[in-house]
Amino acid sequence: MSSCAALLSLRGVAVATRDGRELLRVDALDLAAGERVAVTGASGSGKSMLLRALAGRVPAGLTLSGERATELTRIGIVPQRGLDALHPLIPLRRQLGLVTRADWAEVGRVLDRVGLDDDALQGRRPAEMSGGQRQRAALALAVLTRARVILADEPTSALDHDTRDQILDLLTAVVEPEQTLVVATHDEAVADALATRRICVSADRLESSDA
Ligand SMILES: Nc1ncnc2c1ncn2[C@@H]1O[C@H](COP(=O)(O)OP(=O)(O)OP(=O)(O)O)[C@@H](O)[C@H]1O
Repeated sequence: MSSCAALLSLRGVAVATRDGRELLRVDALDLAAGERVAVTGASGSGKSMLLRALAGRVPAGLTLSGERATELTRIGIVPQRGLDALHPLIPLRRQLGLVTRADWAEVGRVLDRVGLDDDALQGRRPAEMSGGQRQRAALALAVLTRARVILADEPTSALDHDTRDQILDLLTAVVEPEQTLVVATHDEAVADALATRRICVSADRLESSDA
């Protein structure tokens, strides 16, 4: 793929500790519009680091070097724990409106689409929601940002199989065809269900293939 068609490109990117230990190296990676990318690999291989490198932000104490090229100003992030994307104490519908500046009706529509269609639930604080409900809320937030790239880090890892399948269905239904979705997962069923392209992280390196 040529980099001029890419929404986001990484070239010679490394995530490392401050004392120089490399946790991830990406020689070249391009994301195009509408791709559905599954990032797989063993625990600790660097899947989350790859998502962080794509987002352009690494945790305190780590460094990100190399070239990250994109014109995007917003990237949607669905974290492993939904609560990491949300304020625990601000009622959900109000919070999503405040954060994304979407109007009340639009927030309501997206919450309906992710299955949080109950008025009482929409008025509840995320701290008082279940793990699956928080995941749905985090997905609604990512959708409402209208970001052209959505990064989801193990969005189904804490969920039982039924809820996992529901979140997967939601991801496929809610993400627009031209939006790019990158999902880190160690669950082959999730990768099979979603991906048009796979990236396997192994010993901090990437191997790519079409799904
Ligand atoms: N803040 C940090 N400081 C130092 N090393 C870290 C830090 N965060 C993660 N690591 C290390 O970086 C490597 C990659 O971690 P990463 O979280 O990307 O793995 P992962 O593939 O997402 O794992 P999992 O499937 O268990 O979530 C691991 O060896 C991990 O121990």
